[in-house]
Amino acid sequence: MKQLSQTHAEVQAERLATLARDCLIDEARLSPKPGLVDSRGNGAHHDLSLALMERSAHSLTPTFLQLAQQSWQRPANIALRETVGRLGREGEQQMMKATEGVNTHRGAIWALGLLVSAAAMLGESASAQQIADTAARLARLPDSAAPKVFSKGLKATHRYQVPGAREEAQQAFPHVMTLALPQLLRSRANGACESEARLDALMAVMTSLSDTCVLSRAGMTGLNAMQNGARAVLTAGGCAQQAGREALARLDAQMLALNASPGGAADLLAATLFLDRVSQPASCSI
Ligand SMILES: CC(C)(COP(=O)(O)OP(=O)(O)OC[C@H]1O[C@@H](n2cnc3c(N)ncnc32)[C@H](O[C@H]2O[C@H](COP(=O)(O)OP(=O)(O)OP(=O)(O)O)[C@@H](O)[C@H]2O)[C@@H]1O)[C@@H](O)C(=O)NCCC(=O)NCCS
Ligand SMILES: Nc1ncnc2[nH]cnc12
Repeated sequence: MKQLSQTHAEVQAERLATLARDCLIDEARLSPKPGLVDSRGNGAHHDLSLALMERSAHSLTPTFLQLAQQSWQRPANIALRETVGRLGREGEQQMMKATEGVNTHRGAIWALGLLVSAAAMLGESASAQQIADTAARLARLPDSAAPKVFSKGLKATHRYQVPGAREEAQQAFPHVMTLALPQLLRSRANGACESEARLDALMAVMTSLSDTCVLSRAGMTGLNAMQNGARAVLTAGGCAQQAGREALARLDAQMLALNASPGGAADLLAATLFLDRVSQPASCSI
C-alpha cells in the first residue's frame, strides 16, 4: 500500500513539473505580446530569444520536479520554506547555466516554484484559490539561508514605493486570482480563441501590476504607459476584436519605444495558465 502511494506521489510530481514547464513555454510562444519575447521576435530585449526562453524552461523541469517531490503532502513550515528556497536558488543556477548567464525566468521560478510546491502540499483535489493561499503561506515564512541581495526588483520597490514579486506571492497572487484568471475564463466564454483569451489575461495583469522590470528600464512613465495601454486593449473589447488588436499593436510600439518589457506580468501569465490547468483534468489543456 505504501509502495502504491509513493508511486502515485511520483506520478503527480512529474505531472506538476511538466505542467509548469509547459506553461512557461506557452507563455513564451504566445504572440503578439507587447515588449516581450514571443514567436515574432525578441521584443525589447537584446540578450533574449524564444529559443533561449524555451531552453531555460526545459532546464527548470528538474527543479519543479524536486519542489513537487519535496513538498508532497507536507505542511507549510520553516523546514519546508528553507528547502523550497534552496531548490529555487539551485533552479536559478540551472537557468543561468542553460542561458549562459542571461536572466530569463527568475521571477517565474519564484511564482511557479511556490505554486508547484503548494499544489503538491495539498495533493490532488485543490482549487486554484487554495493553491494560491498555500503558496502565500509558504512565501510569508522566513528563509534564514536566503542571501541579502539588493536586487533590481528591491531597488525599484524602494524607489517607487510599490509592491514587487515578493508581495505578489505573499498576498496570494492577487493579479492572477482577481484579474488574469477571471479574464481568461470570461474571454473564453465570450468566444475568444485560446491565444486571444491568454493575451486578454496578460492585459488584465498589465492594467495594474507594478512590474519592477518595467520600472527598472522605463520608470514610472513606462509603467503608466503599460497600465493605460493594457486598459485600452480591454476597453476596446479585448484581443478577439479588431479594435482591441489595434490597441495592442499601439501598446507594443510604445513598449518598444520606451525599451520596456513587462517580464513580471509574463511570469504571472504563466502562473495563471498553471492554476487554470492544475485545478482541472489534463484534457482541458491546449
Ligand atoms: C522574490 C524573488 C523573485 C526576488 O525578487 P526581487 O524583486 O528581489 O528580485 P529580482 O531579481 O528583481 O526578481 C524579481 C522578478 O520577478 C518578476 N517581477 C517583477 N515585478 C513583479 C511583480 N510586481 N510581481 C510579480 N513578479 C514580478 C520579474 O521576473 C521576470 O523578469 C526577469 C527579467 O528581468 P529583468 O530585470 O528584465 O532582467 P535583467 O536581465 O536582470 O535586466 P535587463 O538587463 O533585461 O534590464 C525574468 O527573470 C522574468 O522572470 C523580476 O525580475 C526571488 O527571486 C527570490 O527571493 N528567490 C529566492 C529563492 C526562493 O525562495 N524561491 C522560492 C520559490 S522556488
Ligand atoms: N516572454 C518573455 N519575454 C521577456 N521576459 C520574460 N520573462 C518571462 N517571460 C518573458
